[in-house]
Amino acid sequence: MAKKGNGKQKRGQGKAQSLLRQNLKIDEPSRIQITQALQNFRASNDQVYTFEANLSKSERALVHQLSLKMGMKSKSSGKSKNRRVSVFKTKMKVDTDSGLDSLPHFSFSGEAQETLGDLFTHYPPGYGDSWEQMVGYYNYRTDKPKQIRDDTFKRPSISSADIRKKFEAYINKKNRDPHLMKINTIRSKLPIAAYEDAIISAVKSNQVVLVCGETGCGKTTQVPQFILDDMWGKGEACKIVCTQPRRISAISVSERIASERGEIIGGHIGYKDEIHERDRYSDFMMAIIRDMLPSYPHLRLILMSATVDAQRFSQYFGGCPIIVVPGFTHPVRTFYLEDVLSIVKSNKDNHLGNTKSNKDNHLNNDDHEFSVEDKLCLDEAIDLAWSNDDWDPLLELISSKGSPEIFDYQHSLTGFTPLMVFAGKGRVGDLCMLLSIGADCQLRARDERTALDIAEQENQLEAAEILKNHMGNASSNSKEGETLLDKYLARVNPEIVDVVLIEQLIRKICTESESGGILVFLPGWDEINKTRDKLLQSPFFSDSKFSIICLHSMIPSTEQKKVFLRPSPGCRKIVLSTNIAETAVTIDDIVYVIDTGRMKEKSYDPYCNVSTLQSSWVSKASAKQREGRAGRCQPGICYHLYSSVRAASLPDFQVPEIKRMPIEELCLQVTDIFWQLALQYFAEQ
Ligand SMILES: Nc1ncnc2c1ncn2[C@@H]1O[C@H](COP(=O)(O)OP(=O)(O)OP(=O)(O)O)[C@@H](O)[C@H]1O
Repeated sequence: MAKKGNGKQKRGQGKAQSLLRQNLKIDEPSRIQITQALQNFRASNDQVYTFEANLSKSERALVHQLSLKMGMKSKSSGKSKNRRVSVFKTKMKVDTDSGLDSLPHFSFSGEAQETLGDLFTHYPPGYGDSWEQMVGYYNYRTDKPKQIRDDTFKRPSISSADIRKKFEAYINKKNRDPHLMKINTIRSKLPIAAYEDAIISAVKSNQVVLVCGETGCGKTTQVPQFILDDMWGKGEACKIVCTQPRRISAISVSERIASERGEIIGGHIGYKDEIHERDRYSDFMMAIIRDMLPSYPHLRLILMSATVDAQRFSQYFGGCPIIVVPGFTHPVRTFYLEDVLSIVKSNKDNHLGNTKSNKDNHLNNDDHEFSVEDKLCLDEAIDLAWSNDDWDPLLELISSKGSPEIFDYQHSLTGFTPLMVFAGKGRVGDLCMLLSIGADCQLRARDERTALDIAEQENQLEAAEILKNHMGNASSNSKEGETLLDKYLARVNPEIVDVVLIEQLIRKICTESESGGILVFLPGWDEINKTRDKLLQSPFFSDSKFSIICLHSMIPSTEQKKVFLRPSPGCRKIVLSTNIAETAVTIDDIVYVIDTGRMKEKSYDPYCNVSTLQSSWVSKASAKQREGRAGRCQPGICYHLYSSVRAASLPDFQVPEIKRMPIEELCLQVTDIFWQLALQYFAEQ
């Protein structure tokens, strides 16, 4: 219910609403700079921040707009060239004496009411299909106290002889069943396969082990199996409990592991659903487990992540060993907003084939006239560098004949260029030298890999970063892209998801390619609905050739699982998802990923005194995860719907939820858990 306000208040609210809706013509770098200045000010202890007098009228308007969103006040003062805008932190006063009426009330906008109505009609609020599986739910009105007997951490009571029998049966099946034999070949090629012994021996001699595995290395699906095989091989029983941040990943990972072992869910492998996303709980749980470890010497804790601050975590757990595993994804080509605008604008079917590809076996140097001798000489120099680390012949050729034909020469057999060799070997200095004289980083070897793919696969992280930046800069420097971007940003607020552009891009992908699933990352249910409606309104998408699937944590598991089904031949899968499809989820037919760069983030607004769920920019780590979803099972393409300038300004990691939220809320929830345990204790007496 909205609080009744007087006329002045209403006018103020109206003004604020129209300010928030205003579309401001500001270039991307200035928008990013102003946003960052305000975020830094907000995080500081300062009470007032005054911008320089060089801001334009639109930029000052942006300061007002953002300040309002962030719960701060802003005011401009001074005339013409001396006009400056200042921002002030304000704390809302809560008058506790005057009762409930004085508390802030809020009302839903018409649009939000419609969205909620739609959501609750499709998926009525409740606890979904996981409710019955909850352990220890106690309804104090109707139930007798149920016993919260959770044997999760108990060792299974099974004899050594039975375990050996099970293991033998598994090994036999693994060596004979064609499905398992095929899957085992795939498993053995995952980067983590080479680390099996190292992981097992680290777990044997340490209570806590940290596995820092890059995305796609196989940590989620393989490490539990390494441990199980080791224990069963010794005839020992064990129970392995894996936590996942999302219901969908818990279910799909356990199903994948079961399938890799030729089993079905409910035997040796299973899952137990929780209802809420558990980020800050897992942080809290880690604190508790650390204290528990000395009392339970048989307990092992294995922390696995692609993105943690390894040294810090290791330190927290008394210097536990860290095992670093390189990742694997098939090559993923990336485009940013400026490229997407050109792609969508173009009438030609060109973007899926516009990078140089060697599918027709055509090498860059086939267009130049090289003598047989020259070719032999260049091939040998590349071979010597790649296989023997003998760099002199190649460097000499480049410096003596520093022309594009030489530095973009492709080896007759492999198609490797000097740039690829420097990238794959991590010769950062030589790599930069070649880039600075104009070497082409888009060229592809015979196996379709670019210099960047090679650097990534050889784990040359610095070289890969340099190439990525260079490619990002090169594409953003393209004149057409820049002009289109400027025009676009003059009429579209980049923080609002542009469903028109998404529809145009999906249509373009579907016109230019015949198959391949499309996964779109959107911040929330509202944007998922809007995108679905936009697609369905278009005659292009209104036939049975498209299967549009929405993925959101509120959707029941049975619905979520449809995302993994292959569509019938001739039908294209389009998945509209929040970031729940970002980690530990493999949708094996996804080839195209569209990343809006936006996500919903729960945080606490100390100035308004409320917890908020806001749409914000993702971190670089998330953007990389999203990109990786396109290359899980085959090469793919990722379209980021934000500029490459914006991409470079994203924070490396998201701030952990436990740091964003007030600790009081967590304390209350923990107290609630203890209260339930106390109830159980007394019920058992
Ligand atoms: N359901 C599946 N269908 C097909 N392939 C799968 C499936 N699950 C996993 N894979 C394959 O196994 C590889 C490793 O998956 P896994 O989830 O173990 O990696 P990870 O290191 O945990 O990655 P991430 O950190 O990105 O979640 C995937 O890249 C994919 O090739």
